[in-house]
This record gives sequence, C-alpha cells and structure tokens, in this order.
Amino acid sequence: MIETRQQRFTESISEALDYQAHKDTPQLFSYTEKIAGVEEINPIAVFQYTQSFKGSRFFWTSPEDGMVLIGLGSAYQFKENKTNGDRFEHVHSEWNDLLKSVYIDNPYNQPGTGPVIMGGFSFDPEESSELWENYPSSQMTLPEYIITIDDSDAYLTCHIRFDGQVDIENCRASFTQMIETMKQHPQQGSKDPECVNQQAKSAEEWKETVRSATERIENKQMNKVVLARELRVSFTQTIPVSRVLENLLEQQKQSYIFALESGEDCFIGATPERLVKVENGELLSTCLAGTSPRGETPQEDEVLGNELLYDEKNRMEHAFVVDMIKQAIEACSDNVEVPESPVLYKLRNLQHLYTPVKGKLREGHSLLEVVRSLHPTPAMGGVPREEALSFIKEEEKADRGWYSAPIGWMDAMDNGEFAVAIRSGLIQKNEASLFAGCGIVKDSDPEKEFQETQIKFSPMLMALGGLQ
Ligand SMILES: C=C(O[C@H]1C=CC=C(C(=O)O)[C@@H]1O)C(=O)O
Repeated sequence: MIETRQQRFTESISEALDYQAHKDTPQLFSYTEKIAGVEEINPIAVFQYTQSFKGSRFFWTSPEDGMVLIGLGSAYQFKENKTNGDRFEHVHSEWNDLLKSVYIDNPYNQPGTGPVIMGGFSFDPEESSELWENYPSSQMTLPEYIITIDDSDAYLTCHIRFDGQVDIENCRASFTQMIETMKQHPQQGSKDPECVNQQAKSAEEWKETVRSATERIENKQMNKVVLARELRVSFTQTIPVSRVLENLLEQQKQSYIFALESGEDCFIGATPERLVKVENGELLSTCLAGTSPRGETPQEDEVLGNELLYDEKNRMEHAFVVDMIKQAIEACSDNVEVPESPVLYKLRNLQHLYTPVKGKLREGHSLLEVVRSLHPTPAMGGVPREEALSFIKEEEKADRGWYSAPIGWMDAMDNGEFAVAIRSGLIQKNEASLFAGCGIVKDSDPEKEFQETQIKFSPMLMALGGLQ
C-alpha cells in the first residue's frame, strides 16, 4: 500500500514536471490522496502538531455535514487591501486564471479536495485599522497542505510550486510525513488561561447609538440597522488557539467552527450563520435573524421559543433578511424554495428565527458572485443597505474588520461554502477582541438589545475560559 502510494506520487509529480517543462505558465502541482483510517484522525491534534505552519493555518467545520477542512501554509495567495474595486470579482477571475496553470491529480469527486482556496473578506473594504492590520479586505489562500475529512473518509492534498529546483524525493517524504502527523493523538492537559480583565466601550454610549438608530427608523430614513459592540479581554498567558478550538467544537455543536491565523493573530469563532453553500450546483442560503435566550428548563425554553416565533419585532427583523436573500438568490438560481414561516434554530446560549433558501445555481453564475450579492445581508448591515452601512460607518464605534463578513472556502469545481463570521473574536497573544451585534428595528429597546449582545459574547467567552 505504502509502496503503491509512493509510486503514484512519484509518477504523478514527474509527469507534471515533464508537462510543465513545455509551458511557460504554471508552476503548481496539486495532488490528492485518500487516507485510510478516518477514525484515527483528530482535527485538534492536527492543529497541535503543525506548529511549523503557525501564522498561516485555516480551520473549518460545518455543523450540517460535519465536514472538516484544515489548510496549512500558503502555496499561493490572493490578497487585496483597502479597495473600492470589486474584490469578489478579482478573486474569482484570478482563481480561474490560476486554475488554468495547475496540474491536478485528484481522482476523487469529493468537494473540498484538490485545489481549494480558503479565507475571507473584511466587512467593509474601505475600512482599515491597526487592530486588523493582519487581515486585509480580501485574503484567499491555496494552502500547501489541505486535510479534508467527511464522515467516512479523509483526504490529503498537497500543492507544490514549480518555481525552483524540485526535489521529488523530498516532496514525497514531506507528503508521507504529513500523513503520519494526521494520525497523531491529541496532547492533553493544557489549561485555560485565567481571564484578568474585560473592557468594553461605554454601555450608555452604545445604547445612545441604538436610540439614535430607532429615531432614524421612526423618521423613515431607514428600516433596520445592525449595530455591534467590541469587548477586549485579557488573560494571564498567551491564549492557546488549539484549546479554544477544542472548546468551541465541544460547546457549539450547531455552529460552524472556524479559525484563520494571519501573522501573530488568529481570527476564530463559532457562527450559526451560513451565507451560502454550493455543492454540484445546488445552492443553500440561510436567513438567521431574530433572537431570544435559551430557557433554564425545557418548559421555560419552549415558552421563550414560542414567544420568539410570534413576536412582531423579531419577525420584522427576520422578514427583512428573507426578502433580500430571496431576491438575490432568485436573480441567479432556478427552482428557488423558501418556506412561508421561520422555524427555531437552537444554539447552546441562544435561539434564532431560521429560514432556509434553496435553489439551483444557473449556468454562468459562480459562488463568489452570490457571496458578493449577499454581503452584507440585513442580518449584518440593514435595510436599505446603503443607508444602514453609512449609519454603521458614522455611528458604530466597533472596529468590525473581519467580524460579520464572509469566511469560507471554494474548490476547483465551484463547490464551496461561506459562513458569516459572527460570535467571533480576534486573538492577539494574551488578549482578544470579541464582537457581538443586534438588528435594530423601530421598536427596539436599547437595554434589551444591550443584554442580547452580552449573551452573544458568551460562546467566545466560554471557549476562552473567560465566563465565570
Ligand atoms: C450580528 C449578530 O447576529 C445576527 C445574527 C443572528 C441574529 C441577529 C439578531 O437577532 O439581531 C443578528 O442579526 C451577532 O451575533 O453579532
């Protein structure tokens, strides 16, 4: 088995080198292999044992299909800063150009294997700040190694650049070494560092901004706006990212768990909000807006859930999102299906109103084009979009950076998925900035909205060990 594997790798890379020798483009080789023994692979252990890639790792898992994607290192990167051009279109066209020059050996028809780019975008391409200096307005990376795990199989993909002397033996040995790394057992015993300080901008100031938003809504200058807050937390020691990931995986089973390292920082979170998923042309988007806490007992939980389902203010907040997403998906898809009424989506700390939107992506439309038309939905920006965004720019005092923006991956067959990076935080050594926001409509009560943001901080606070 090992011998056959080594042979396949050697033959494939030799063929690629040979093929590329007659061309003046390329220079990239993409090779995928199915790895036996998926039950042995522990995603957290992979993260713990790949410290040599620290600063350029990506972690993703989806609650629906349980798929895990880990990206390590960078063989190629699309990156753009502070632009008012079309950053989604730029990535889309550069990705398609790059794909023309990749020699691909991937015999598996499995989404998320072969050449896959991973990363995300900032909320507002025109904003930049010191806090987010390691996170440009768009950054999608083709990793050196990609580990893809679905329920029954695991795959390893590697990307090798052909722009210098290629040592085939070395490349093959590194690939084999990475397979060994995938099968390591997690290291036990790391403790959560102690939280020593939590600091947010003045609560009164934030509530005042909510009041001024409701006034604008009363005056018919807008219908809805989402306002966010930032909480800076400090710990006694450097925050261990793999430990936080492990906690999120255990505590937030209904959410996407993601992490993206960039330089010394790590943007990490557990978001329930799918922006869009495309698999073999089937499209799925999600409207998630309208929030209530979970009850202490099943009875209280049911009462709170029912109140949320029939609450006029929350239904209005939700309906703005459904209308916009439905319209955007209809513009690029056939057979669009949207249920009449929302259902409840229950998380550990909160429950939301939830409406799925399904369709068949029309020929000629791409995943990134859908991301561009959806971002930001009224669950993150507001209605009308431009009015809400300029209110956020002028009045909201949070440095959003990548919070509430698209994060995800896409492969060479235009399969992929983007979530909206909420319930998230930016880890910087022993400190982290956490973010939480709420949809404001005309009947919003500033105190209640403030309490809602407090609960929305809890998934990250819990995972960091900062929630007593
Ligand atoms: C903006 C956030 O949540 C959004 C997603 C779901 C429900 C929301 C709400 O009910 O306000 C928000 O629109 C956040 O968690 O930071």
